[in-house]
Amino acid sequence: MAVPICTAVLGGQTRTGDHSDCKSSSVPCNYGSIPQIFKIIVIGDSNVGKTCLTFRFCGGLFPERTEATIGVDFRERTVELEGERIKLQLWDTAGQERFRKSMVSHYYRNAHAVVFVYDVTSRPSFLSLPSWLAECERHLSSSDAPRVLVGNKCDLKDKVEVPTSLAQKFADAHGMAHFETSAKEQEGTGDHAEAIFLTLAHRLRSQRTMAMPRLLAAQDTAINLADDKQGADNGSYCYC
Ligand SMILES: Nc1nc2c(ncn2[C@@H]2O[C@H](COP(=O)(O)OP(=O)(O)OP(=O)(O)O)[C@@H](O)[C@H]2O)c(=O)[nH]1
Ligand SMILES: [Mg+2]
Repeated sequence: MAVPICTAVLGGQTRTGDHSDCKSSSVPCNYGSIPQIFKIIVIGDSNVGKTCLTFRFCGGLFPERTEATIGVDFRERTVELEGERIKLQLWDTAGQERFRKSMVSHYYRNAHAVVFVYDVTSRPSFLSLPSWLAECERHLSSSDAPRVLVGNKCDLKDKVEVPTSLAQKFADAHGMAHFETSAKEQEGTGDHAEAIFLTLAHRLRSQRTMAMPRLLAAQDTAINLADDKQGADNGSYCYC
């Protein structure tokens, strides 16, 4: 059974913790008014479509033009699952080594889930996956954080270089769910970006009890990020 988190004023002090205390003693708290936050990092080679996928999920549209991400962009969307508000904080990371090297530990810190993206029309982007997995192994502290493999650009049917069966085999070997999608097309090209992130949200919600300490830490991270972002010019920022 998942344990909700809330903030309550107890003995004159603000306390964040397990909602069951407030529930049992009828202490007024803000449960339900603040959404739970899950940090999801999106990783993969440059040009595979990480920015488009996250933009699509958070903004609903396929961006007409994108530029290589520098450092990280972060996007958020609050969804409602079984009456509870869940905030998904997506970290759209840079694929190019020179734009990410000083950021790597920040990406993985307190992450609840990792989405690995490759481009179905680019075999090299698929062949890079073992090195992305190795980086994840080195930096991600939680062994139970869900990891998902996403093959993007399924709309380019004539250019596919990575067979579904090969990618599925790779995902199975590494205990990941596998999806194929297109950030560009709405329907008819496999799983919708919407469905992929919502599936992840359901999984994270059901794992929440075990993830409680990291969840609280991520809420702190989110607050710090919001402060940092106020000073940023264009919504992306870099720790270089
Ligand atoms: N046809 C097609 N093109 C896509 C799709 N997703 C992204 N693209 C295109 O692929 C290019 C790269 O997309 P981005 O989202 O910027 O790639 P990225 O992975 O964020 O790249 P970095 O920020 O450098 O790591 C852009 O020209 C997009 O328009 C898709 O599903 N279908
Ligand atoms: Mg990008």
